Amino acid sequence: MNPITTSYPVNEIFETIQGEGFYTGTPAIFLRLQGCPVGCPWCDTQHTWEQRAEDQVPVAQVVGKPSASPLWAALDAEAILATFQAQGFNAKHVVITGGEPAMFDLRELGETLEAAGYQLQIETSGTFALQVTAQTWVTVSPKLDMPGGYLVRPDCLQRADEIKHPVAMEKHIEALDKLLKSCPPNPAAIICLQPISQRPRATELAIKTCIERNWRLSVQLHKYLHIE
Ligand SMILES: C[S@@+](CC[C@H](N)C(=O)[O-])C[C@H]1O[C@@H](n2cnc3c(N)ncnc32)[C@H](O)[C@@H]1O
Ligand SMILES: Nc1nc2[nH]cc(C(=O)O)c2c(=O)[nH]1
Ligand code: SF4
Ligand SMILES: [Mg+2]
Repeated sequence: MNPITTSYPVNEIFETIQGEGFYTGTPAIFLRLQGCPVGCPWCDTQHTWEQRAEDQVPVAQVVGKPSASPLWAALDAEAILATFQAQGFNAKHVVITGGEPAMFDLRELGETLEAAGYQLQIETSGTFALQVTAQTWVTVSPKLDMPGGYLVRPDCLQRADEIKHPVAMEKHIEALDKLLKSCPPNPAAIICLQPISQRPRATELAIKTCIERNWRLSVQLHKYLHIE
C-alpha cells in the first residue's frame, strides 16, 4: 500500500535567477505555493493570498503562466519533480516561496527533490512552524505587526540561515533590532536588508544601515533586470 502523499497548492513553477538574499545570482527553479494569511500591505504577490476552490486548474496552467494570477494546481512531490524534468530545467537550486510556504509540511517534497540532486531554499515570514529537511536553506523575512496578526516564531529565527528584512523607514530597522534582542537568532545567520519596492529612500536607508552594521544589501535584482 502506498503511504499517503502530501499535496501542495502550486501557483507557479518557473526557472530564473534568484534575485534576493544570499543566493542572489544563482539559477533557480521557483515553486510558488498558494495561500498566505499574513497580509503585508506592500506584498509583491497579493494574488497568492487566497486559495479558492474555483481557482484550481490542471498543472499545465501553472507552468509558464503569467505570474500575477491566483490559479493553482494540486501537485504532490513526485508530480513537482516530474514537472521540473519535463520542463528540462537546468537549475539545481529550488526556491520554495509563495504565498506562505511554511503553512505546508515540506519534508516529503524536500526528501524527494534532494534524492534527485536538488538543493532547497524556503522563503518564509517566520510565522509558521517550519517543516523542512535538515539541509534546506531557510530564509526568514520577519513580518512584524501585519494585519493578519501573526507573530514571528523564535524557533524560526533560531533555524534561519538568513534573515532578510524588508525596510522602507527607520522604524523598520528599530523593529528588527527589537526582534533580534527579544528572540536571539541563529548566531551564524546572515542578516540582509531588502528595500521595499525599489523606493529610492528605502534603498538609501538600507545601504547606510548595511554599511554601519556590516549587514548585506538585498535589492530584488530581478526587478532591476525586468525578469521574473
Ligand atoms: C512574496 S514573499 C513570499 C514568502 C513569504 N511569505 C515571505 O514573506 O517571506 C518573498 C519575499 O519577498 C519579500 N517582499 C514581498 N514584497 C516585497 C516588496 N514589495 N518589496 C521588497 N520585498 C518584498 C518578502 O519580504 C519575502 O522576503
Ligand atoms: N527572480 C526572483 N527572485 C526571487 N527571490 C524571491 C522571490 C519571491 O517571490 O519569493 C523571487 C522572485 O519572485 N523572483
Ligand atoms: S508574508 Fe510574504 S506572501 Fe504573505 S503577505 Fe507578507 S510578503 Fe506577501
Ligand atoms: Mg517575488
